[in-house]
Amino acid sequence: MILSGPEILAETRAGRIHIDDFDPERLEPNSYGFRLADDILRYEQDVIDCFEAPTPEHLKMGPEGMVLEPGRFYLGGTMEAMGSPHYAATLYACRSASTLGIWIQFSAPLGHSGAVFPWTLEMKVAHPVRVYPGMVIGKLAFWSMQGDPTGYDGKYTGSTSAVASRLSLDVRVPD
Ligand SMILES: O=c1ccn([C@H]2C[C@H](O)[C@@H](COP(=O)(O)OP(=O)(O)OP(=O)(O)O)O2)c(=O)[nH]1
Repeated sequence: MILSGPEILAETRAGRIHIDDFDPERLEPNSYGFRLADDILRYEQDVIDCFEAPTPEHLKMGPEGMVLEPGRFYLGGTMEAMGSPHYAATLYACRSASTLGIWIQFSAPLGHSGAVFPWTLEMKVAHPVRVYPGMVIGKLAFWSMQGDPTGYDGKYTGSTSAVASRLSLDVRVPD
């Protein structure tokens, strides 16, 4: 079941959900509204090889923000470290950002129980859009699980900001 806003508040206060920093003002009926961090990553290679570590360009937004261009793919980050050992989580855009033509998530919305860190956003825009650090851009929902939780221990454990793909760390399937 999805947690209500009051339940997210109660579980955060009980230390069972981690949202840092946490502002009760950003609680929503079934989610918590997170903000865009100031770091943006952009792949510069003409061709990305899944089995080679990508070398993204790291951009830092100032208070004036940054214009995202259509036809480019960006990685953004959440200002907040978020997650829970006791709940799974799913990430969504805010309708208000989405209806401006800003997409922050395409195909990897699931957060495992035990994954607690700033989330990486898969960002594209429909037309040039200026985004700003600190703007509320998406929401995280928390879900109770059936069965015992197992802690996440994957390639992104310990992330402190937006992280480029680490697919190249996976064992390559033999020919
Ligand atoms: O859009 C997303 C989706 C998930 N996550 C976080 C939460 C999730 O628990 C973690 C790992 O995601 P996933 O398990 O999908 O990564 P993977 O590529 O399968 O790598 P690994 O098996 O090492 O986890 O990254 C994000 O930061 N952004």
